[in-house]
Amino acid sequence: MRKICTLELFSAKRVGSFRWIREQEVANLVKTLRTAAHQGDVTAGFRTSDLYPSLTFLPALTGFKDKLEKMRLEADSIFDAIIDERRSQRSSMSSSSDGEVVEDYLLDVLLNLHENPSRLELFIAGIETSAKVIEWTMSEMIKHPEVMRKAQTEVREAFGEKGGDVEEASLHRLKYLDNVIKESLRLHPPGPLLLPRENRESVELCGYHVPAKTKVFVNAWTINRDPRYWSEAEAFCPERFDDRVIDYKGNDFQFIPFGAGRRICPGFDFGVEVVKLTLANLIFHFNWKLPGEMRPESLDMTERLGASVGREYALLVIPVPYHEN
Ligand code: HEM
Repeated sequence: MRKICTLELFSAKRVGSFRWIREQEVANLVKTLRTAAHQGDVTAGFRTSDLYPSLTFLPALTGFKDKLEKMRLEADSIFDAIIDERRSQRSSMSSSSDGEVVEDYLLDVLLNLHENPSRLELFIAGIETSAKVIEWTMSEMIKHPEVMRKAQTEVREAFGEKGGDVEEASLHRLKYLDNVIKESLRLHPPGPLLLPRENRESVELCGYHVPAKTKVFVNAWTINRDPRYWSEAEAFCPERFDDRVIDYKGNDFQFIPFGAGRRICPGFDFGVEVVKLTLANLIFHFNWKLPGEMRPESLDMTERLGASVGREYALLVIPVPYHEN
């Protein structure tokens, strides 16, 4: 899977070629929210899990074994239906053309490599983590209205006060939003313990003897909040990245939301792109308010441990359209 991700799915060229699909999906999301907001349908709020249907059953991962098995079968049947549909589209396409291999979707790449594409791991690895990052970043911006205002000003200045589209090709102009996402990933890495490692040989590490073949967990959550490397480590302060050159590639061990080394997340470029495109659109097209008299500072940020770390309580917020259309 890792090799497929690195060589086939997430090369810069491939990620670029699927840009139109990401833009279309995010535009659909904005349209759905706008329609609901106009109809007054969203007073109950916004749940990231509503946008990514798989998330509604993923919390069952923390449940019992039979629950887990039921969930896997359910997920498989959803993915199987999608795969079957694409297979039959492909066969009718190739019978009407000269049998040329089509690669319009990520699924085509997997199908061209394998008759039975390994799917669930990739969807869990990519969708759940990205959705959690979006939810945490929205939560932090709502809890810190001055950060939300600054990020909105940036995106609205960059893409026009009158509305229109936030294009992925121009996302690099949003430096402050980059910092907001980094700060959110620092405090809320969806994979707090990374993937477990095993050392081949015994080593002495920081005064500890680690025998060979020990299962080692790296606590990225604690490292990302270590006061030796971060001043006011518990505070949400995107500005800390203003004059700090630090990326997602695991070169700076005090910031490892995507891990580091040979097992670093192979989808990090793609994940960050999706997160940034979605957030930029959400804050460009809408202002966001909390239900009732709830005040931003009282937004509960309790975490819930699961396959990845999400919010204990779903984020409920109301979108207020900013542009006419
Ligand atoms: C912003 C969202 C994401 C975050 C925060 C994230 C985080 C992580 C982390 C922490 C790891 C473990 C790395 C380590 O142990 O060193 C990982 C592994 C992995 N990620 Fe991501 N990820 C994200 C998005 C994605 C996407 C979009 C995909 C693909 C669609 C993906 C595919 C994978 C795979 C396949 C692995 C396992 C790699 C292996 O077994 O060596 N991730 N991710």
